[in-house]
Parts: sequence; C-alpha cells; structure tokens
Amino acid sequence: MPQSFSARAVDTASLPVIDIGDLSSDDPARIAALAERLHRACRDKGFFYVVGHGIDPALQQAVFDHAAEFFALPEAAKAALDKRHSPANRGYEALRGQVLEAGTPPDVKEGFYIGPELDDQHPAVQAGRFNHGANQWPAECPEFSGVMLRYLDEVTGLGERLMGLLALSLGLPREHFADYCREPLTTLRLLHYPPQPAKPQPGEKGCGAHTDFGGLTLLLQDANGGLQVWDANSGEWLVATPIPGSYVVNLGDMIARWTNDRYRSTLHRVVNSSGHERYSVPFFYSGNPDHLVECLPGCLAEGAAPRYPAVTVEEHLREMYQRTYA
Ligand SMILES: O=C(O)CCC(=O)C(=O)O
Ligand SMILES: [Fe+2]
Repeated sequence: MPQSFSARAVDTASLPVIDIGDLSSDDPARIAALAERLHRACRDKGFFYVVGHGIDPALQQAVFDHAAEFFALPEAAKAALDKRHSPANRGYEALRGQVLEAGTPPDVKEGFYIGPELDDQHPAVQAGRFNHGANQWPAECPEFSGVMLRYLDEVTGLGERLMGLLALSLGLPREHFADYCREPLTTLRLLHYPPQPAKPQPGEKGCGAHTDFGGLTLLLQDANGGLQVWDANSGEWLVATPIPGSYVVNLGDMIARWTNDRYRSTLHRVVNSSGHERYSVPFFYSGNPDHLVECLPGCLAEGAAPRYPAVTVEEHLREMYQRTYA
C-alpha cells in the first residue's frame, strides 16, 4: 500500500448514501429494495453513508460538545482516567497510544472509550469477561456520562436495526442475527485528532490503515474530514467527505468471516490535513461475546472450504486488542 498521504477526492456517489427510513415501512417491496441497495454497497466497498436513521442531531452535537470539553481538560485530569486502570478497557487513551498500522509510528490521536455501564456485581464482570465493567467518568464534566450513555443506547438500537437489514441483504431472515444482537458488546470511542504534523515521520498520521475488528462500525465525523477509504479496484484512497448528521458505516472483520469475504472489511485511515482539531465518534457494534462467528449459510460455494476458522466474538476481540495495544 502506498505510504503517501494523498487521496482522491470523489463525489459522494462512490460511497453510496443509503436512506434507511424505509426500514420501518410495512411494505415488503420497499424493505427488499433497501436490502438490495445495502447488498450492492457491501459487495462494493463495504463503506457507505446512512441517513434517515432517526437519531436526534441535537444529541449528536451534544456528544461532540462534551467530547471537546473532555479533551480540553488538563493532561493530568485525563491521565487520571487512563484506560490502563480499567479492567474493562474504559477511559482515556493518550495521544500516540495505539499503532493501528504495524510498522508505522503511533497514531496522532487521543481517545476515550465508553461502554455499557455494569457494576461489580454483574455476573459478566465477576467472571472477568472481556470489556465488561464500569466506565471511568470525568468528574469535571457533570453532564458527560448522561449524554454518552443516552447516545450509546441510541446507536446500539441503530446497530441492531442495521444487523436486521444486513441479514436481509444476504438473503437471510431479518432475525438471523438475533443471538448475535443479544446483550451485545459495544464500544463508543471519542477521538480527537490534532492537525497532521507539519513534518511527519514516515507513515505518521491520525490513524493508521486498518480494518475494524467487530461487526458494524457507525462513525460520526465532524466537518473537517480526513477519513480515507481504500479502493482495491482503483488502488487509491478515497476521501469520505463529511455529510452532516450522517453515519459512515463500515463492515468489520466479523462480517468478512461470516460471509467468507463476500462482504469485505475495508482498510481505512485518517489523515487530518484540515489544519484544524478534528473530532470523530466511532461506535463499534461487536455483538454477543459468546456468539460463534462462522461462515453463513449461502456464503460458501459448492465444495469450497471457509477461509476463516470459527471464532467467538470474545476470542476475536481479545486477539485484536492485544495486537494493536502491544
Ligand atoms: O476517526 C475516524 O474517522 C475513523 C476512526 C477509526 O477508523 C476507528 O476508530 O476505527
Ligand atoms: Fe476504524
């Protein structure tokens, strides 16, 4: 993959904009048309915008505002919430704390991880299950936890609706992923990208090229842009131009495993060449930790063997976290 930072600006038609308003329609033909649109987007780049999702723009804005307020706290206040203090991987991730692209310098971003709030008595916490536990909240920002948990709830619902549509797009019943969607592992990640360094180290950028680990990713990005998507057909990086209020949705590695790469998990990266502070909020819908991810019915050609062994959601996530936070 070329290490230059250039990317081709494209009109948004190359990453389709899918209005999912029809998901609540009781007309089967409209739902089928939507499933067909999703199928085409997933077979193509596995990256698309979703609008008509019903999430309140004021809540999206509140998430950005509170994220900016948090990242503006003194370094010591943020360091006190370092995610290394949390057995559930919650809290602050320092600038240059992750290497998403092996062999390049650490990512020029800082982050904050949030998940469903579970107290110490919860059986999954007692059992030490991956990513289950309490959040670490900044005492300096009193409204922060309420806003983030409300938003987490909303995007979790959207993730589940999209999994239903994904099942339809694969010719499966809408409920096919019901077990996967039961008590799902979910992660909300607030990200702050300083402007791209004037003299970057070779390969240094906001976020190294990677595929996402989980099921679906629903990304809210601000107006600065910087997200780039790898287009294997043209061998170029495409710019995912911000569309206010929309989600950039992409398929994670689990969907590639389920579909035997019929639907791909696509490389993406961030180069914040806007000259401004950039904020983004990816939400990762990773699913039930015990769910076994294996090749789906209908995704294997006659006589072919699955490319990936079956793996549980928890096993897969543990391995991917280890790889990028080593
Ligand atoms: O900030 C972005 O636009 C993308 C972030 C991302 O790809 C990730 O956190 O996995
Ligand atoms: Fe990503």
